Amino acid sequence: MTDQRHPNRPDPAPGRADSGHVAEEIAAEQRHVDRVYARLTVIKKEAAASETAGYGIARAGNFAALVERDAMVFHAARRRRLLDAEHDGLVFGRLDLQPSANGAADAEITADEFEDRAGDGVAPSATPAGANETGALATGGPATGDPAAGATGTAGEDPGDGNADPGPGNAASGLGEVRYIGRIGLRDTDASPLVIDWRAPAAAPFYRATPVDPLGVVRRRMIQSTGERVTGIEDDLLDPEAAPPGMRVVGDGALVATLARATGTGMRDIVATIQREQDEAIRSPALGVTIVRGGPGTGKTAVALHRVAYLLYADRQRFAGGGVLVVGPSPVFVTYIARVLPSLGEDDVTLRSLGSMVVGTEATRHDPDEVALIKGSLRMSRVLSRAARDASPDTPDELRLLYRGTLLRLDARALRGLRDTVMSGGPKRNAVRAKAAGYVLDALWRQAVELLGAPAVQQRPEFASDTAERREFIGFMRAWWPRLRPVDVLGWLADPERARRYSEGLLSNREIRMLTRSLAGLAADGPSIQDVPLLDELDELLGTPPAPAKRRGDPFMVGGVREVTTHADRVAASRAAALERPDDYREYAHVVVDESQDVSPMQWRMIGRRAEFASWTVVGDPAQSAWHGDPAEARRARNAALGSRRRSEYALTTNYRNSEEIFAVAADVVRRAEPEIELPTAVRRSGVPPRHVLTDDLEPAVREAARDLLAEVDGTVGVIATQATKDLVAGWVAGLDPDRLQTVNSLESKGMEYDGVLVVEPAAIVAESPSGVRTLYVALSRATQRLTTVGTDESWH
Ligand SMILES: Nc1ncnc2c1ncn2[C@@H]1O[C@H](COP(=O)(O)OP(=O)(O)OP(=O)(O)O)[C@@H](O)[C@H]1O
Repeated sequence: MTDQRHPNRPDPAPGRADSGHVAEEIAAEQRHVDRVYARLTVIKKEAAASETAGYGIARAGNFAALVERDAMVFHAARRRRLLDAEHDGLVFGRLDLQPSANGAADAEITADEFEDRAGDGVAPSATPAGANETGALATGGPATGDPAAGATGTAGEDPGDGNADPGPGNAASGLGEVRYIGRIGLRDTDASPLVIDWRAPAAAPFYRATPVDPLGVVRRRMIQSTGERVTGIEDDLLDPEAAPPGMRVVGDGALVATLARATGTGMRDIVATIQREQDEAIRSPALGVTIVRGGPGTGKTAVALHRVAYLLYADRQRFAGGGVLVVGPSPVFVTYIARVLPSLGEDDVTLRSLGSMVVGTEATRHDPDEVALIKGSLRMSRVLSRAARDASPDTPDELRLLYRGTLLRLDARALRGLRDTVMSGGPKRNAVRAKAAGYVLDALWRQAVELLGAPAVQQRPEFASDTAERREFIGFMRAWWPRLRPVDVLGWLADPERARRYSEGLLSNREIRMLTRSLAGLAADGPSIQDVPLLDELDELLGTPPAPAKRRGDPFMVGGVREVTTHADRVAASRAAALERPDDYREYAHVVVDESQDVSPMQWRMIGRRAEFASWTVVGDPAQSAWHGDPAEARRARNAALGSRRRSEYALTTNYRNSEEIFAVAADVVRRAEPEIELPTAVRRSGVPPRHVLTDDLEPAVREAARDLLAEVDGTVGVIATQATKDLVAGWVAGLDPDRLQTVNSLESKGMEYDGVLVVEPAAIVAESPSGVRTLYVALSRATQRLTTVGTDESWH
């Protein structure tokens, strides 16, 4: 038996149900769930019918009818998408409130909330008119309890045997309102809520109530389902004194039961088991900066993603309109979290790894630690701004042009003077090409007048337009003021002479050498993750040359044949095209930064450029940091990005991922580096201690340990190696259940989770970088169930 402790859990209360009663309770909940699905089917049909009706209006033909039709089709289509989303476990919670808690203030929806949401297919409880337009989607107010639910016994008549819930607000029996909580809100035919959306204010007590502060909740029930079938229930009796006689309490540990389940290849949503401290961070004010800290496995990523879903619900116009950007450390991580938001019904969120923030780059390679430190430092912004102003390598040192038989000539000094004049005031170089050409034409004209006399020379405008079209002049401009791409200028730093010039007074000789050597491979290897913010910086400094207009495909061409379309189809298509954001979009309404402890100063600048008008959610854990540059500089860069926005800070304290045994190993390691560190508490004990294998021959030992882990766990297995040996180790375990096993390097393991983890040569992970101990701490805290280490050296332990 595992030791199961729930952070919000009271001591076992009287009234715990035996197995026969559990089956009755499940059957009662099943009846409510059946009603919900039946209602969902009806609403879906209505949604489809209203979409069809919308199309029908067009036949009336006049303009007002077309506008009405567009609006109707738009809303109906959105509602249908929402209803069609994945509805596994549609209803997952139930609250039994005290009679006095009926109509609690937070169950009411305000007029403003209605205004905000009505257009989004979510109707308020208090406004039946809203339900007409958008169907039966509920955000607040009491859920209609199934009068039959709990009819297995009669409260009061049959204490200890009956479920004490005869329905909502049954004052006669001394019972309070019942609210069902689910993934979406649904309303019954009489507009009373059948299920309340988890993000609605009325659902908040489901996450926030504790025995100390029950918020009017007597019993919180988690309903587990497979598809439409209720498979289990788990209760927390939060206010035993307020519990009516006969109220049943079932199960022991909804959260722990959930945590014990095997992990799939992607992260899953935690909507049914969000804990109070997490809920506070999720519902933190929409504006300003929300900072969430906590140790490994405390749910920081989960909180950040659920917060995105919450924000989209609370103010869809602002956040869906402006867009939400989620930045994670690696593509492996982005793939891992990609499913969470769609499972919450939100699929219009931009997820990016730090290596793919710049259009057209998909960097996955990390630079060696020392180089990463240089490239991440704010000093690079000054190095790059010098480079961005410099002449390109094959700049011509003179311009010769024959005009009416006379040679006009601008020498290197004259050209340098012109360049300095154009660049004074720090314009973006690519943006002032035309201006530079104008200065050259001016200088040539003045020279022509000087040499030939004014009467023999055309007027300035004619001279300029004729000369500008001459092949020699065009060729000269291409060489003297080329359109520069960021990658061209970054490549200049591979030249030691240039690198020295740009870095003077900023980087040491050793740093310059390392930088030069690293960038020598830029053309062949492509940019590293640490090069990406440098490219972004250069993009900003150079200005983007105007791109040729994108040809948009005709959305109505199918297999070369144009479909017959209606006015509404065309309006909908152009609306969708207008909503499509450009690749280099920078005006997000909300930006989430995960694993923020690893974001370098230059990366903060890159993210900040996309968040000028955004509110932020920043999550991280300083103890897991791989960034060990100047802390004052890192703080400065972060503060500059976040600006003066108001900050709200939250700390998460419970580790939901690791078993206690596994986390003890990780904790020991990090405590050696930071004896004073405050660590989270792991909530599960598995009874299985981690295994440490000492060997002389790594390869067979690694293969065998990986095979054992695959046999021991049902879900995923992560093999974590050093950055230098990842490919080698991946070769050792090649062919072992590729659907369940993934090999990553220590940096790629950030944010990841596996059921079984094999850490290969932990001592080498420690030795690989000055922050190696923290990186090993990360690697050792990735497993939910089994941890094995294999190494030739025990010194880390
Ligand atoms: N309230 C919860 N109910 C169920 N599972 C939870 C809850 N909170 C967190 N978890 C689970 O715990 C695991 C860790 O969560 P998450 O990855 O968000 O933690 P983290 O703080 O970002 O971790 P790290 O810093 O180690 O990357 C995930 O599997 C997540 O689903």
